[in-house]
Amino acid sequence: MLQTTADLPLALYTAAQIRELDTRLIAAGIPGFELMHRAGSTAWRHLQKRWPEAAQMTVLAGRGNNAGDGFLIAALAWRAGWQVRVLTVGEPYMLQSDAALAHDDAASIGVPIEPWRPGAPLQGILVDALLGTGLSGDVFSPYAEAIQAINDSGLPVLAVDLPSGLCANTGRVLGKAVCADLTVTFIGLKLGLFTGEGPTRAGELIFDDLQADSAVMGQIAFDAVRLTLKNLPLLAPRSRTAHKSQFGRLLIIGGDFGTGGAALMAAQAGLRTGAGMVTLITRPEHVAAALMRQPEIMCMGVESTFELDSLKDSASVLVVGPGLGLRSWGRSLLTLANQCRIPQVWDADALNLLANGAVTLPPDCLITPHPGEAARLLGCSIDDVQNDRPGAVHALAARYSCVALLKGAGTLIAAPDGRLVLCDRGHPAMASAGLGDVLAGVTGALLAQGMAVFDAACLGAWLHAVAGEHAGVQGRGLAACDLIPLIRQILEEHSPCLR
Ligand SMILES: NC(=O)C1=CN([C@@H]2O[C@H](COP(=O)(O)OP(=O)(O)OC[C@H]3O[C@@H](n4cnc5c(N)ncnc54)[C@H](O)[C@@H]3O)[C@@H](O)[C@H]2O)[C@@H](O)CC1
Ligand SMILES: Nc1ncnc2c1ncn2[C@@H]1O[C@H](COP(=O)(O)OP(=O)(O)O)[C@@H](O)[C@H]1O
Ligand SMILES: [K+]
Repeated sequence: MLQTTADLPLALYTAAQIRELDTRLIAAGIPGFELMHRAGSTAWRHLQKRWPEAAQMTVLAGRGNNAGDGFLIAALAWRAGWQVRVLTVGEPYMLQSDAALAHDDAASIGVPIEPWRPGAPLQGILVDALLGTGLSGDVFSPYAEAIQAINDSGLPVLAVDLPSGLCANTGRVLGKAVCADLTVTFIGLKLGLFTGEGPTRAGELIFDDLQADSAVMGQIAFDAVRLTLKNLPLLAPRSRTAHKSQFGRLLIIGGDFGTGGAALMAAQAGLRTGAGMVTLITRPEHVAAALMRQPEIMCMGVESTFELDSLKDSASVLVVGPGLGLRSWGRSLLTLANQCRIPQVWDADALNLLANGAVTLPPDCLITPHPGEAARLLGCSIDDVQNDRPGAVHALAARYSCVALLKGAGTLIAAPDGRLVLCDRGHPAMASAGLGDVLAGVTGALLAQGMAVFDAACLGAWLHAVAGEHAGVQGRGLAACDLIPLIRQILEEHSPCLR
């Protein structure tokens, strides 16, 4: 079952911001050791809740404050009568300040503490207290081997603050990272738990602010914001005298030979998300099928851009790219789009042509690349994009002076002014062809109804992902069109047409 994250806070921090928060909280009067006790107690409480039958635990402790949390969890479990063992990775004499105090607390009540050795037996619930926000660079030996041993054990794993080896900023696996069943994270949410490999490595995510003072929290900038019902941009209700020309003329351009469905799905999604009028410009071969499927869409088959000049002038928003192809037909249509000075969504092959340098992007655009398209646009590899999705989406927004929406689990939306929003909704059943075309049509329709580009990207991503969760309940085999009626229903639920 997918976890719901509705109750989690909105702000997402980097490791450096969390360290700054720790420092300020301590300066404001909460001793670091007290914070560590709160962290240990909350992790222990959630561990018992998740595994109520368990009575045995092995703590793998590193040598920073993350290990300190681990020693305190071990002490709590020992006092509760559990069979407990702490295995230290790195030398315990290197422990400092609060972590050293925590070690001494556990040792003083008799908790067995011994060095981890390759092949050391692991038993019961594993508590991963190796590395937290202090990790820098790829995990080195013997931590890498200890992480591998945790992952190979097949035992249940609770990660303290972060799965060890996961980059708190990007969700990148730094060489090796723990695969946890439950992560209890403290003080502030780390962006890396929600993007890249974060959602896979963290398992169920629990957050505890350790009663941090909200005034102190307010002093620290955060890196990104999670999109939830609390901050979701919405459409205004319509007046009773509404008429279609108030809700935009959405023009969809795409559908070369063999990919006519992509443009049609974008057009259908645009219609069902409330655009006043939708026109589809596609290959003549696709017109009959489009009209059969959705007669409300004005469908024009064109061989060349020659006859389109007047049409482009009457459109208020343009979506270009779904199924556009890379041939001369698509290139000439994209050149036409490039000359329009209206808000535009560029997707799919429009982005591949943009990456080729065949065209430039007009102002006021939203681009919606998946990681492959993003890599082409940035001239890097897909791994580079996925290893630092926040960096990639910021780079796209800056390089193309546009709003950039980077698709894939943990969709990110960035603006050239540095804003960064994360949509953590969605479902793995959405990993199927055509879903992106639907998203392009949805965002186009929101723009057509007057939303600002950044807001349309946020609401579009959210509606699409939540619809994906609903459809995903039925499992694999999700067809992109399944999402369209759900998107309409979810939009109405949160943004009713009539007040
Ligand atoms: N007062 C505080 O600062 C609090 C900290 N807390 C815990 O403390 C953690 C942060 O503690 P620290 O800043 O001590 O950092 P960590 O405990 O994450 O780790 C730092 C240690 O890891 C080692 N290390 C760094 N990069 C490595 C690599 N690539 N491979 C192997 N070892 C590496 C370093 O030698 C350093 O000793 C948080 O994640 C959280 O669990 C909580 O107890 C709450 C309060
Ligand atoms: N595992 C997942 N979790 C959440 N969303 C996903 C997941 N896989 C795919 N998606 C979403 O599905 C859509 C797929 O779009 P895209 O890759 O462009 O497909 P296509 O090009 O075939 O239309 C994107 O919005 C993406 O964010
Ligand atoms: K950890």
